[in-house]
Parts: sequence; structure tokens; C-alpha cells
Amino acid sequence: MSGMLEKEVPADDGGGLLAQVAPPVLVVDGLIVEHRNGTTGEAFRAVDGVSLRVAAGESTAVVGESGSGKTTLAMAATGLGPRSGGRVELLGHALDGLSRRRLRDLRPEVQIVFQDPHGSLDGRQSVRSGLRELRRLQRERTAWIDDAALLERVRLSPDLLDRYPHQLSGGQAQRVCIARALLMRPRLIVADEPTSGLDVSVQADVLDLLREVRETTGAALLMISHDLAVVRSVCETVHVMRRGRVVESGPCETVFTDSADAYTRELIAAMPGARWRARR
Ligand SMILES: Nc1ncnc2c1ncn2[C@@H]1O[C@H](COP(=O)(O)OP(=O)(O)OP(=O)(O)O)[C@@H](O)[C@H]1O
Repeated sequence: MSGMLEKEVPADDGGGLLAQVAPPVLVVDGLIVEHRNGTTGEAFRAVDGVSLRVAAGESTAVVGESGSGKTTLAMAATGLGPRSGGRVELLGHALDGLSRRRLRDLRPEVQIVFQDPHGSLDGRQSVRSGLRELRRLQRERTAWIDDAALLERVRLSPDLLDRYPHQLSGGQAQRVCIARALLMRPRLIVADEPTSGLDVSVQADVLDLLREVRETTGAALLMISHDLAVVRSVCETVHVMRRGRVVESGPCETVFTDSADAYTRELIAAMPGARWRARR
């Protein structure tokens, strides 16, 4: 089984050619998402005026402590969660005013990999029948590769095609989720804590795979994580969230080693992977 993915498009070198010639895959401008507190019933802003953009082929992360609004932001930015204000442009389309049908047409191009791979897969379907269903829904888009080759691309043996999710390890199940995303040839992959539910021993391999998928397909990656080691190993740029707001953005190297923001420095010191502690 080949371990490496073949290059299908020129790999982006981070803010390189692809980012210069192609429009951004995601533009978020002043996004507000209000939720209601489950106990008091009061509305509060889980996302409070966030602006960011993800260039074509770019890998960017949103980090922040638990409850800072990362997942709410990702869901709203991909049209899967509610928005209370602000503007989102996904793959060049403003979400406001976009018909359900048009949004559905965009879906395959935006793939989401969640924290819990077993929760993401339908327990009643074998890997093969799950892929068959995707192929039925997107016949032309998915015709570029067969099931066995697809599994090889995520370094899984085709023998696993007839297994059910409960017969897969967490790492295998997450690779299946990545394969399902890859099958759609997305332009944007959103990965929400993609390794935090996995055994430490397989986390690095799954991150390597995500990095390879991005580099070889030219898809942009928006990674949600609280783990700086994860972010630093995969992403070029990072946005730091606190209480619904982005308090700092920039290249990972700069933000992790020389942050201008006091909260970011505090957060970095308290986060897993804190060996890139701020210097100041
Ligand atoms: N559907 C909802 N209804 C009410 N409140 C919600 C809802 N979803 C999230 N929240 C609240 O919004 C805030 C932001 O949650 P969110 O899950 O976006 O944060 P997060 O940074 O992704 O956290 P974590 O890292 O723990 O997943 C939290 O206070 C959370 O309790």
C-alpha cells in the first residue's frame, strides 16, 4: 500500500501561488452568533464580531479555551449553524440570501471532520455502503477514485471496507471520515478537534494525513483546536479566540513565540503544547 498521496495539483506553499490566484474560500466579516443561556434563558454572544478569511489552499487554525466560541464560529461560517449578524462568504457566495438548494450544492466542497469519528459515521453502515451512499448522491464528483484506492490514500487496507464503525479503532474510523471528505474533492476542510478523541499513539499519524490531504489536493484547512502542538504542526496561521472574540491573529510562529497580546500569552502558557511559550 502506498503511504504517500500523489500530487494532484501544485501544492500550495502557504500564502503561495494558489492563494494569490484564487479567491478566498471563506470570508467572515463581523460575525455574531447569539445563544440562550440554558439556565437563565438570557441571550449571549457566543461569537461576537469575528472577522477572518481563509485563502485558497491555506491552513489556518482557531484556538481558544473551552467555551470561547470556536465550534459555534465554524458551524456558522459553513452555513451549518445559526448566524445572528455579520456577513459570511463561503466559496465566493454570500450565505445571506443563498437558497437552500444552492447551499446544498456547495456542501460537497466544504467537508467537516469532527472530533468523534464514531459519532460521525452511521453505525448501521459498513465503510463500503457508506461510501456507496455518498457516490449515489454525488455520482460525477466521486467517480475519480474507487473505494480500494481511496482507502489506500488514507493508508487503510481495503480489507476494512466491509467493516462496521464499531469494528474500527478510533484512528481507523477517523481515517475513514477523512477518506469520505477526500472523496468529495473539497475546496475547504473544516477539522474540529480532529485528534482530541484519539489515542495519543495515532494522533500524529492522523495529523500527518490531514496535512498531506491538504497539500496534495490544494484544499484549504480550517482547524479548530485547543492544542497548540496540533495547530503548529499543521497550520500556517492562527486566530486566537476569547469569549467570542478574536483577540489575535497571525502566522503561528509569530503568535506562539512572540505574542503581542497578554491573554494570548496566558492562554499559550496554560495550553497543551505550551513549549512554544511566549517570550515576553
Ligand atoms: N446550541 C447552543 N445553545 C446554547 N448555548 C450554546 C450552544 N452551543 C454552544 N453554546 C455555548 O456557546 C459558548 C461557545 O461554545 P462553543 O462550543 O462554540 O465553544 P468552543 O470554543 O468550541 O468550546 P469547546 O472547546 O469546549 O468545544 C459556550 O458557552 C457554550 O456553552
